[in-house]
Amino acid sequence: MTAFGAKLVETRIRRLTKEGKVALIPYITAFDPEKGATLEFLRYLSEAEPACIELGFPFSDPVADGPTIQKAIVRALKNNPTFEEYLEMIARFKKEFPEIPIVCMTYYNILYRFGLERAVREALSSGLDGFIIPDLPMEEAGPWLKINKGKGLATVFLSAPTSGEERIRKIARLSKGFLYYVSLTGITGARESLPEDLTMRLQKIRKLLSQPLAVGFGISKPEHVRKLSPYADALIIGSALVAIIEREKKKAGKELKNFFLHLKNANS
Ligand SMILES: O=P(O)(O)OC[C@@H](O)[C@@H](O)c1c[nH]c2ccccc12
Repeated sequence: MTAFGAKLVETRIRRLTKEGKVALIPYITAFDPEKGATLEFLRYLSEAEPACIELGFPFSDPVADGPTIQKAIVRALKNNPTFEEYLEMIARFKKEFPEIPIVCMTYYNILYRFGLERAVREALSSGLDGFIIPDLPMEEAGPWLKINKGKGLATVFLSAPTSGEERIRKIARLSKGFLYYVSLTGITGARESLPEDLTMRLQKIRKLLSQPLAVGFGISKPEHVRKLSPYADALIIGSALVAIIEREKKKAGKELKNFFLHLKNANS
């Protein structure tokens, strides 16, 4: 059987880094601005060789999201998307791009209502590679991890500048695929500059991990990519891409790809 899930995510990130490429993870919100647009956006992004794709399923109370993604969620929710439709789209995407890992970012409530076991079962049959659940702290993740045990899906946990070393070690034991390090205290959104001490923090954290270290929040410019890529295995870009969808609407595909490549080529 070909690799999938946490394994696929990890090996692809490692391979890109080894080839001297910047491993970037694009984030977009599914069904924004309309249901039919997302699959095409995913195709364009896939042409730019992403390390993995993070596809958000919209939730009405996105506590970790800043204005750009909040607006995307509002646009997406107007289309009344269901999680079934989301997984159907994943299945279509994976038929075309089995080598590109795709993880779902959504809030716990969505999965809880859908049914945790059912979510894992149907995720596996759709070809989805894993989940990022930002409002599920590791202390409360017991039931979720139990259902996921031995299934192979990526279970990505977040760690923040406020997490101490002991906590990071614990998160590192549970996080599969990569560990998501949040660059700053705050919400998602493109930033002019990133915290001064970020590279130093990344150096310390990386030593504690065996899985790849991915960094997100605020990354939106080639200079950010240049500065951070020596210190992380992957960089996550959300709001800067979502802003393109806000501007270009359903025609955003080409522009998404070009901007992604512009960031990816920051090092060369
Ligand atoms: O938008 P930014 O600042 O580029 O950050 C990535 C982020 O969008 C993506 O990973 C994400 C979107 N919504 C989230 C909620 C919590 C954690 C992470 C996310």
